[in-house]
Amino acid sequence: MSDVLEFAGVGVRRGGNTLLHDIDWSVEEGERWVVIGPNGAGKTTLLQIAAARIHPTMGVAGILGEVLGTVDVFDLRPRIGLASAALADRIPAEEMVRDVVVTASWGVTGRWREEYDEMDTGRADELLVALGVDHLSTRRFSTLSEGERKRVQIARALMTDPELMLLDEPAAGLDLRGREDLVGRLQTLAEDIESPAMVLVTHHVEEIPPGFTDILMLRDGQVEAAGPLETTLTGENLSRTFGLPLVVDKHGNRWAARAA
Ligand SMILES: Nc1ncnc2c1ncn2[C@@H]1O[C@H](COP(=O)(O)OP(=O)(O)OP(=O)(O)O)[C@@H](O)[C@H]1O
Repeated sequence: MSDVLEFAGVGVRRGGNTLLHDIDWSVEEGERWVVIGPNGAGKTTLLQIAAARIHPTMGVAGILGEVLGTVDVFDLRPRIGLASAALADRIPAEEMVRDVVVTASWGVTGRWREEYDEMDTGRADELLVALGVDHLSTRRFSTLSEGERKRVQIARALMTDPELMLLDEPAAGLDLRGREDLVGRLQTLAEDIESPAMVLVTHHVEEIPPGFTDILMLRDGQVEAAGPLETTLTGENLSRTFGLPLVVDKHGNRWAARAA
């Protein structure tokens, strides 16, 4: 079994709809995957399985050496860092930025009566520095810009020193400066051999940070193509995935796509 993710024949059905069908996918330690596909392709559903938030209705999902369904998900979840809009929506508006990060060590959103020691608060402060948001640590989360929120969420996802980091559309809603700042920070993380395995969901090849290694292309709940970025992210594969003729270019270490 792969160290990080090993999906075999994974499928999800909800109310008569097939959200994912027959997904085979392996993620090894050190790999950084992009998951790309059009709206409704099943990307978030796939990430929810990888995050041990939902179970597949078919197939076997191996996560960090455990098989989903045979393991206590409350043991598994702290080993996985997740940054997603759904999780951000659960953060109370009044929550202080430092608490948004530190509460990840208990797997909760919204600080209440949990006890945090100096190691926890020290780590949260270090991560806020690393993501360039330490000057905001005593601000309320609701007062941050979208770009600042995304960086705080990434700091939170790293709080438990996870073995797998999942990022669901981290650049959504950012302006060009915010996107480029985030891509640079994710590049730094991706290129650090100490970083966990990473999976990043996006709609846009322009958002792929340098240092990412592989890509999974999803359409209608099925894998169109999967493999190393350099050989898999082709105009042909992207055209099939999005259902329109596209050309893909690489400028330096960044990707771009447009209609053919
Ligand atoms: N509980 C549910 N019951 C029925 N259909 C659902 C359910 N949850 C999601 N879906 C459908 O499953 C499909 C895949 O959803 P998912 O959110 O995984 O796609 P996505 O690729 O992340 O899309 P987007 O890019 O728009 O965020 C969508 O068509 C969605 O409407």
